[in-house]
Amino acid sequence: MEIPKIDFSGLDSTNPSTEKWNSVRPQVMHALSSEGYFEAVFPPSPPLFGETVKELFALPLETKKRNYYGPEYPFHGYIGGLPSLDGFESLAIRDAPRPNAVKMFAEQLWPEGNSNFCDIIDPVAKHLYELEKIVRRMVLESLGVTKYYESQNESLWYLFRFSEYQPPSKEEKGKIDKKLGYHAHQDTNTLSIIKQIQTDGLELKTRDGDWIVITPSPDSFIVMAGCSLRAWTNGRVHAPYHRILVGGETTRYSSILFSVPSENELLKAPEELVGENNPSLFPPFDINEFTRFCASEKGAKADDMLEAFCAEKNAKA
Ligand SMILES: O=C(O)CCC(=O)C(=O)O
Ligand SMILES: [Fe+2]
Repeated sequence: MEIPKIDFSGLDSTNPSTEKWNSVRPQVMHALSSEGYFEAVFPPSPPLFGETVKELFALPLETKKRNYYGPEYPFHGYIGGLPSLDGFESLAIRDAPRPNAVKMFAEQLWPEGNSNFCDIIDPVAKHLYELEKIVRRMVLESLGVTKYYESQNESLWYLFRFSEYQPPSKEEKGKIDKKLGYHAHQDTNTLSIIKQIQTDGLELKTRDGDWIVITPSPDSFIVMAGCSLRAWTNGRVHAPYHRILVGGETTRYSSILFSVPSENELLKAPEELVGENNPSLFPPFDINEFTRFCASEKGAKADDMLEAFCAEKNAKA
């Protein structure tokens, strides 16, 4: 099974009235409203990016653990050693597209700084940020609510995550074909832009319940909607389930840029997207409260995390 492939080359989020823009926009909206994902071709492919990400994970554990943003934010920095995901490790740069964020991350890991790392990672963070803005602007335009684009730009923040997933060990080889890198989930945030570095492993679930294995390609990224965009659009976009399964012998690396709603305001659909013919599907909610629900046992068991969360919220109200 194939996923839609959309060519973004040459597009610019600040120049949205070109012929190409107008032809790409309906493809984006169609893909996000039907299955919630697509492959975006958006060159140039970042040189040395993969090697640089791999080198991060070769650092000593104590060094990686310095990627920490405080006790309130355990999932913003280093993650590793999870009992149920023993082959998974991850590091993240908060606010990566903003000036100096990559530099500050580099200083967490290398006290003397690492300009080489910054020179490679910084342009990729900005490139993905640009793609996120193009996609989001197209969604808002398609729904007739472009007027919220600038204020959304101001309130969203970004997390740039790098992950490593081990293949099955020698002992596991006889028993399992593929090792679970990350269990099936929906993203809680707005949009996620994934770069699989050489090795596959990402699987996306269709609305019909089939899993599609996504093959990496140097010039392209996978764009996927999360539950926050689903809620903000009052259900016009779908937030797909996805998981990571790693077979073979090769360790898998990926990077993901997440756009995330501000924790300082309640998430709710704009009034234009709610009305007599479009009843409100989700009550206004706090993104941190939702994320905590998703991480809880109840949330993990839910067939649909956003619906389960909202049902619980409505029941309490
Ligand atoms: O590593 C990937 O390709 C995606 C991982 C993922 O789904 C996530 O971190 O939310
Ligand atoms: Fe995810």
